Amino acid sequence: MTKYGDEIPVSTQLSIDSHADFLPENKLLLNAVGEGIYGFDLKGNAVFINPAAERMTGWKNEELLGRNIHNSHHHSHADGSHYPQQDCPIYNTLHDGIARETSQDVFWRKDGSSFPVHYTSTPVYKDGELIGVVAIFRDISIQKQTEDSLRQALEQVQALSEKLTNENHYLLAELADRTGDVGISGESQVIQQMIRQIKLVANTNSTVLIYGENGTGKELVARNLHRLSDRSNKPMVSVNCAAFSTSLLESELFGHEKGAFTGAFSRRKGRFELANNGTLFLDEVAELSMEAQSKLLRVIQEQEFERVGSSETIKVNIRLVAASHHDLLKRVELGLFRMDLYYRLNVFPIKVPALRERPDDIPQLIRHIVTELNRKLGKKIKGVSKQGLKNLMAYSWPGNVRELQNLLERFSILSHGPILHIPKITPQTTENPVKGEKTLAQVEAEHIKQTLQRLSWRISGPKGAAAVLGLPPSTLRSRMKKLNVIRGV
Ligand SMILES: Nc1ncnc2c1ncn2[C@@H]1O[C@H](COP(=O)(O)OP(=O)(O)OP(=O)(O)O)[C@@H](O)[C@H]1O
Repeated sequence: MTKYGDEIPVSTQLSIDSHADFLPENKLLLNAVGEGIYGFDLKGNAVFINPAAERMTGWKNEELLGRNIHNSHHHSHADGSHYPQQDCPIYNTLHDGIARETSQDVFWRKDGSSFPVHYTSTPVYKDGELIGVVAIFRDISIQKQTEDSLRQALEQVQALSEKLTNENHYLLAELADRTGDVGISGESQVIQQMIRQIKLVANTNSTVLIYGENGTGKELVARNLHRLSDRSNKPMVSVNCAAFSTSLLESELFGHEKGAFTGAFSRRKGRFELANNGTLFLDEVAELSMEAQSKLLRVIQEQEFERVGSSETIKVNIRLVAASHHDLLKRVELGLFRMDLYYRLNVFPIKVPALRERPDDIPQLIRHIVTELNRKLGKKIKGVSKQGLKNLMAYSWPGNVRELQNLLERFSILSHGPILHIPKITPQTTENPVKGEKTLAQVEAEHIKQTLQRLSWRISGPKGAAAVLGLPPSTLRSRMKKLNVIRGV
């Protein structure tokens, strides 16, 4: 839109022969159409008004003919502010002979009410000389109402979906609490030492950094830290830092104001605000860009931030728990992670041991996982055969507890009896429980892995595997997690 409305092609200019009364030949036709039509002379005075225009505006022909229509019922904008005639598209067509079109104005009825209009102002030429303008308009109240309700519905859906995502996570954790899923299985010294650390630090406000390989139970530890803290009746809000681009992550963490960027239809709270008085869990924290790291540092230091597109400072009270499967200190040495942020996060580090460091925990983990699986699959599996257990304990579990869960799930689905007979495991056999047959999940996992290997394990960006596979990076990451696709295995 230009200041005066969108200009439209010159070919739409009208050229007529009669002069003084410049539309008489078409009068019958113009009187019959549903659109309102005004004819203006060069002074901007009405010389023609059709019945549809009368019906829409309430102004009678005789009340407007020979008078300046802009002053009569186009004098103000929708918000009531004065609408200078020089800004009006019709006035400008009268002066430069260029056709225009707009849907941004309202016309005022005789009774003082207004309605949104779409109108074109078309110059009228006679013998190549501009003699007036024809304005054709229609009431677009219904169209605008539909647009408004669609926009409102979309905003509501977005707000609800955001709320549901948070509630869902919270409820799942609650449910997990009730079903005992947050219980950390393991009697090994390393796990018992870790549980002691959790209990010690849970009820403080100290920031905790959880580190360990993928699938070891870092999120489980975070949930327990929250559950055992005096913030447990407030939300624990999780953010997977690897799932968002830098710009999206910023609005995800800090929220945004309506119109802060394209697609920001409404004001939205960020995760920091949603986690107020509760716990914010930053998973995969090593994936934060340097820019995001600086912003995070400020929030940790000052517990305050601004929404994207706002200058208002928001204060929050949050307990921060971060997790990473990377060695963060190594990333600091490589210049990929800010040292000051590292020290801010590493206030109380908790290491979650890899499963191969604690094979003695495998029997207890199997009992725990089989109970969960029986509930999930409606089965009555009692356990694993003696030889099966030996085989499980002899394996190195690069995908840790998650890999054990996945393997037990596959064998439970395939098993017809109450005891799972699990053969000797190699990285291949974990994925291949039925000889010669590949499940859909296996084929998917292989394809994802091959693509990642080909692209040097780059996930996001135009040259990343997500783009090649046609998936959002967050979806690819969750598929990798689910299918236990791990680098270097
Ligand atoms: N000690 C444990 N006892 C019972 N279940 C466990 C234990 N450790 C992990 N799990 C289960 O293993 C699965 C993976 O754990 P979780 O998602 O917490 O791992 P993670 O380290 O956060 O993984 P990633 O780094 O890939 O995000 C979960 O279903 C979790 O409940």
